Amino acid sequence: MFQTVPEGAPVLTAEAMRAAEERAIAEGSSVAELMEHAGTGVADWVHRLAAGSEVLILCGPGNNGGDGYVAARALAHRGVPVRVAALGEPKTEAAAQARAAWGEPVESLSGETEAAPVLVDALFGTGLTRAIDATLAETMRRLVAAARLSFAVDLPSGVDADAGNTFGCDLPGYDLTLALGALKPAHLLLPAGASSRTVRLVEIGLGEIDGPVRTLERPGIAAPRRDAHKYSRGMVVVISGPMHGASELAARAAYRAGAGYVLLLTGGLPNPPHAIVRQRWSEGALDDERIGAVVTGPGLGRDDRAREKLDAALASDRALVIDGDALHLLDLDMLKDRAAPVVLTPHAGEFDALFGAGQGSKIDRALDGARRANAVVVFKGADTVMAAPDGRVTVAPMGNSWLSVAGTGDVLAGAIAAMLAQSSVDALGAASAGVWLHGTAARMLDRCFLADELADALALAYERAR
Ligand SMILES: NC(=O)C1=CN([C@@H]2O[C@H](COP(=O)(O)OP(=O)(O)OC[C@H]3O[C@@H](n4cnc5c(N)ncnc54)[C@H](OP(=O)(O)O)[C@@H]3O)[C@@H](O)[C@H]2O)[C@@H](O)CC1
Ligand SMILES: Nc1ncnc2c1ncn2[C@@H]1O[C@H](COP(=O)(O)OP(=O)(O)O)[C@@H](O)[C@H]1O
Ligand SMILES: [K+]
Repeated sequence: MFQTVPEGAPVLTAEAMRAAEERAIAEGSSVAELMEHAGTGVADWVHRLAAGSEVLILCGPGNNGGDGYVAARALAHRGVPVRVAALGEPKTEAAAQARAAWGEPVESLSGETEAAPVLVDALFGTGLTRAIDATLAETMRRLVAAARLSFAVDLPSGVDADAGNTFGCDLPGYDLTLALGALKPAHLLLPAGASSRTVRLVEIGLGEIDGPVRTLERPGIAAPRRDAHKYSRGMVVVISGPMHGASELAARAAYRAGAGYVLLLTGGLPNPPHAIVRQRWSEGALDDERIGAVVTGPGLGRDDRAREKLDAALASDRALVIDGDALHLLDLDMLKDRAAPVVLTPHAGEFDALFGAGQGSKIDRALDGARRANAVVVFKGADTVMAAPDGRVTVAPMGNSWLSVAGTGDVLAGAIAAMLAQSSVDALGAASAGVWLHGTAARMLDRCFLADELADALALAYERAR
């Protein structure tokens, strides 16, 4: 199970959407005109996919409902059989106009509303600020489940557009969510994001949309240059600890993500693959000028020896990926004056331990963490969010759920280090490329796998990254 969303697309909060709407209006557009674009854009998708089946459109009281009335009119105009069921009268002028222009009967949405093979949910969008009524939620679930094909207009109804919460309500899963004008955080963040398996953008006439938060995109990494050698490909050092397997995974992943030389500082026995160069940890082990990036944390332990290794890594002037155990030993002040890039890769538990529980969406929290740490933060999970101290954020589409197995985080740390060591991109770019390779490798496997297999599959993902 994974998610498909537009790549490299801006992600806007409800407030930023309203600002974009106001700009468009100041430039001569109107809410009615934007709604016309939105509704006809929705109708285009429904018409294309509904193949003549009856369509039931659920319309709410706000402008999301207005979009629904416009879609109903556009579909009927094309000869598609349409029914509309509404939750009361429109409360906005634009929605009232859209309903009047529909001009056909409107059923009252209730527990008795008859299902149809195609369902369009235009109940609530970015304007929802509180939980929807439990009976209404039950009706929605019933109608979506009974439909062969279901669409959410702008957002699945019942979500907080910015935080991705569902106010405690269980949402149905939609076949297609049609984001109007721009993606919103709730399309991507759990739990709301889980109900939008595929998200497509519908242009509504807002003009150029920009912003610091974007979805992950193909990194565009190429095969080695003709004159490449092992050091120009990037040298990665992985610092091991008592749990050797974790650092072995990171080292293997670094090679499969394109590093030219991988050195594992380990006291473990020599293991295949023999390409991984093994040395014991020593003071000065990180002095080699050719080192492009250092990974520390996977299997490091949390004892004095682990602390000594972390201190040495922090004192070096090399780019760092800090994961796992090292995140528990890290003091954020240690990162304040560091010039070389740092990428922290916490899962939710490690994030809370490092930054505290905190307020706001996962995007807000990742950004706050990045600023406090003066480092790129990769806040992992099914909904991975990457943030840089300068305010840029990359949000990955919901990952393949087979990733929920031990060792996949170690693989990610190695992949990010390989990207950092190649040094053609900044730390956020390296983190994003690593997450892209990792997510793509999992999608390509799309079955139960071992983290070792995921590390090897990074090489297949690399092929697709050009
Ligand atoms: N931005 C743009 O450029 C464009 C945006 N467009 C569209 O507008 C949508 C946003 O529209 P919106 O602001 O009117 O809010 P919307 O999501 O319809 O819901 C608010 C309504 O629901 C009500 N309500 C709230 N909670 C409730 C509850 N729990 N249970 C019951 N009722 C509840 C609330 O009532 P109140 O809170 O006042 O009681 C209010 O009446 C956006 O998603 C997109 O589809 C396009 O048309 C054109 C361009
Ligand atoms: N349910 C899930 N769906 C998608 N990706 C997931 C899921 N659970 C975990 N992941 C991803 O798998 C990796 C797990 O990393 P982590 O928790 O550090 O595991 P470990 O420490 O065992 O290596 C992260 O990249 C995370 O984003
Ligand atoms: K909706």
